Parts: sequence; C-alpha cells; structure tokens
Amino acid sequence: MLLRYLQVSRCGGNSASVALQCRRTISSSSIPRNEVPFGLKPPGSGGDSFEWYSDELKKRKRKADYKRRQHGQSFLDHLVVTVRGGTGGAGAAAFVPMKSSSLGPPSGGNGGSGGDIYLVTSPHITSLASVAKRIRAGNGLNGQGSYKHGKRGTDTIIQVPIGTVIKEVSRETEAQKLQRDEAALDMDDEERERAKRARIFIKHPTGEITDDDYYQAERLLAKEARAMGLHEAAQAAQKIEMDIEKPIEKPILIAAGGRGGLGNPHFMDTANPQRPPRLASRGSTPPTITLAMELKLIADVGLVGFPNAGKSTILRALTGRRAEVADYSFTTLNPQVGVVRVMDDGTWRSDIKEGDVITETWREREVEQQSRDSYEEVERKKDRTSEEKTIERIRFTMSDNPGLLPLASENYGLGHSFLRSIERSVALVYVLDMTRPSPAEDLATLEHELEVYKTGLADKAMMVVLNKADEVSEETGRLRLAELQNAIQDLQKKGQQLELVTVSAKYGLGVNKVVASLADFIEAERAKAKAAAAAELADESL
Ligand SMILES: Nc1nc2c(ncn2[C@@H]2O[C@H](COP(=O)(O)OP(=O)(O)OP(=O)(O)O)[C@@H](O)[C@H]2O)c(=O)[nH]1
Ligand SMILES: [Mg+2]
Repeated sequence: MLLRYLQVSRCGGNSASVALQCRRTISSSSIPRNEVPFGLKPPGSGGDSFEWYSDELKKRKRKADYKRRQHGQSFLDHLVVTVRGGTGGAGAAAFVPMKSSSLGPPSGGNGGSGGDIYLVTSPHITSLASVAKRIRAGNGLNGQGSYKHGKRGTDTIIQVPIGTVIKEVSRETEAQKLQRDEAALDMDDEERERAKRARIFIKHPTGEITDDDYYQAERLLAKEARAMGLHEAAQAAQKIEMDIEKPIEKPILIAAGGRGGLGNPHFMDTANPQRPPRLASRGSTPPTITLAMELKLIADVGLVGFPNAGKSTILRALTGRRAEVADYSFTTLNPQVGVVRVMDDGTWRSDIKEGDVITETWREREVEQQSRDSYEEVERKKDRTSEEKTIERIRFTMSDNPGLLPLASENYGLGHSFLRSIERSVALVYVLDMTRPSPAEDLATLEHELEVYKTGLADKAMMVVLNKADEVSEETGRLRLAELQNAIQDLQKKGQQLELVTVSAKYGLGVNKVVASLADFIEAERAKAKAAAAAELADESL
C-alpha cells in the first residue's frame, strides 16, 4: 500500500528549560538564491531567479487583494484609523420676546453634547476590512431660544474581530491643532485674541459687547471647567492600548464626545443683573485620536510550511473549511482559520468522508457539479445528519497560512508579514513536503525563519507533518524519513519536543493521528491554562 513507511515517532525532552539551546544556527545565506524552489516556472527565459520568484509572489498578493476588494471582501489585518467624538452643539444667545423694544429675560438653551465612540467585538467578522479609516460620532445640536436645549449627538460603534490589538499613535487636541494653524497664519496678538473669542462665543446680534463682557464670560467658563475638573481629566487621559483576546461584554468608550455649549442665561452678571447677557458659548471639540489596529487571528494551532506543501489540503481534511487548494505555490495569500471538531469516538467532524480525495479546488468543483443531487450525494448528506448523535469531545481552531519562503526574514516573498497571525497559537505544526529533496533541511529552514521573526516562536512547534507520502517511491520515502528522524532526534537532545507524523492529506491517510495528538495536546494546554488562572485568582483573593 501507499504508506508502508507511515509511522509515528515521538521525541521527548523539556523544551522550556533548554529553549535557548534550540536556536537554529543555519544561516539564511546558505540557501541558494538562484534556485526556484517550489513548482511554478516563470514563462520565458531568464525568469528563474529567487528574486523573480519573490517579486512574483508580492505581485500576486497585491492582485489578489485588489480583486477581493472589488468583491467587497477584502482581508485587512492592519489599519490606521482616526477617531473623534462628536463636537458639542453651541448654546443659544436669545431673549424672551417683549412687546417693547427692550430685551426680555435671557432664554437661550444649551447645546447638546457630542456623541461618543465605543468599541465592541463581533464574532461575525474576521478582518478589519469593515472598519472605516476615519470614524466620527454625531455632533450635538445647537440650543435654541425659549430655553430649548440641543439634542445629544449620536454615538458610533466600532466593531472589531476578536484578536485585534489597538495602540494609540497620537492624540491632538483642538487647541494644539489651532496653535499649529495659527503659527502658519502669522497673526498678531490682537487678531489672535479676536479669533479665540470667535471660536468660544456666540454673540447676540443686538448691542455692543465690551471687553469686560468677554472677560466676565471667560472667567465664568474657567471657573466651571475648574469645578468639573476638566483640565485634570484631560491631562490624566490614558493612552489607549488594548489587546482584545475575549469578546467585549460591555462596549468600551474609546473617544468621548465634546461638551455642549452654554446658553446665555449662564452668563448673567450677578453683580449687574440689569445688563443683558449677550454671549453664549460654543460646544467643545474633542481630541482627534489616531489608532493603529492590528489583527492577530487566534487559532489554537498554526500550520507552517513552504508553499505547495499541502497546508490547505490538511486544513480541508481536518476542518472541512473550503480553503483553496491548487497545484502551484502561493495559492493561499491570507491566513485562513477552520474549526476542528473532535468527537468522543476519536473521529472528527468535517464535510470530508472516508475515502474522499481532496484534490485541487477546480477539479473538485467539476466533480461536485456532476454529482450534484445524484443518488450518492443524497445518501452522503443523509449520512452526515445521522452522525450528529456522537458527542463532541473537544473543539479547536486551526489556521492555514501562506507559504513561508526561505529568506522570508530578508523580506523575500510575503516576508514575515503574516506570521503575526500565528504568534499566539498554542501549538505550531510544520508541514513538510516529502517530494522535496530534503525535508530535514526544510525543517531547519522553517525553524530558522520562525526564530528570526520572533525568538522563542519555534519552541511552540509540537509536530512535524510529513505530507505527500503517496507521491514518493518506497525507497526514497524511507531515506527522507530517516534523515528527518535524525534531525528531529538532534532537536530532542536540545530539548525540543516534536512528534513526527507521516501523512497523505490528499487521500486522508495518517491524518487521524494528527487530530488525535493535537486534541490531546490542546486539551492538556487548556487544562494547564485553567489551573494557572485558578491559581492566580486564589492568589488575588488572599
Ligand atoms: N499527491 C499528493 N498531493 C498532495 C497532497 N497534499 C496536497 N497535495 C497537492 O499539493 C498541491 C498543493 O496543495 P495545497 O494544499 O494548495 O498547498 P499549500 O501548502 O496550501 O500551498 P500554498 O497555499 O501555495 O502555500 C495541490 O496540488 C494538492 O493537491 C498529498 O498528500 N499527496
Ligand atoms: Mg494553501
């Protein structure tokens, strides 16, 4: 049979204690640059350099992203957004109409405050594509005569996926912005004072407003700001820094709206009540905050491998997720996540049935088209529903990533740009292609690339899946397997634990071992995390 040498070997050791010794020493320059390592041959002559290959990948990624955007399904994993709460509405300067020409009592209403901006998580989105780059809340409405207060501005809610990391880049208050603008305008002191008053106050059209009126009104506003501790609150405003790992239960306030302005009754001169208050204040504009958002998809298990190794095929075999599979490299250009549902009888739930062959997506579509609603297909569907009786033991997520290239650390191919999505995975699985000349060397290169990206990341690897076992002759297979086993044993001596499983993902052979080991590993890790959380809670309550 195809997989005569299909076997599992386990290497042991305490990875944490000797983690540092595990650093790969392979130099990236040892990889020949003029070699086209994975399948795809460029058209015409002279296009077989590593550089060509790497540039081609970048081009494809740009093209794919462009196409996705055209279809309104762009995948975005980092974004810079500016947010600002709504501006408060202005207070009104109005008086109760009188029969005589004199002004009645002041009757201007206050402006409504600006709307706030809140953050929530949504389980339905998996990218930052739906987040606008410029987010504003509604402005408060102006106050009116007859003591009518303005309506509050509408709030805005930002929805982000779980796994988003948010950092404040800058915060510019309205005063700072004005200072910048005024410096550019080169105004003298008097002009500046006039401009400032126009920004703060609204004037009633009748009568003269003296410097003394302004002075009194400014004093009143300053007094009120002091009483409300506005200045201190602005000083103490915490920089936004969030790492959203769990669903947000209560919306988080990101940017508060500005305060509404005061109507003219507030500016009555108590010492001189005969003098009609002709000033009302405008609402305040909150600071503009620039935020950097980054999405780190949190999958329990991350698949890492060279292009064309069969990562997407494995994801499909285990999760049924329709990841694109094709007979060329760089089919996957963005990380994909699927859910592995393991039943108590050791089987796992996916659309893939025993005996199914996971082949290239286009071929599969053809077969599907032919068999649609055929007798077998109807039977298959029936079969699936009858299986719902088994009980689920554990559920974990798995991410398929774009292929990693040797020299990714030197920004070849997609570089390391997508590795951030596996950083927080509990376990990493190397996927190696058995048809390549030396899977052992490939393993060393992959480990090296992970370590260059982030020291210690390679220690998260717990399994090596040697794929395409059906494709090589028995003799070649045995040689490559032996070489890989030696490499893994060397790692074992340095403390790295790696389980080796040989599979043919396409034909679904050997993958049950992958599922079983991953399920055990994730279960144990979750139990550890739970115990650690309980211990922490106990510590806190002491
Ligand atoms: N013979 C054989 N072919 C396989 C096996 N697994 C995957 N393939 C084939 O290998 C090719 C690449 O498979 P993919 O799953 O797209 O590989 P990938 O690692 O996701 O590739 P990228 O997305 O480009 O990084 C496809 O033609 C698959 O049909 C296997 O076990 N045996
Ligand atoms: Mg793929």
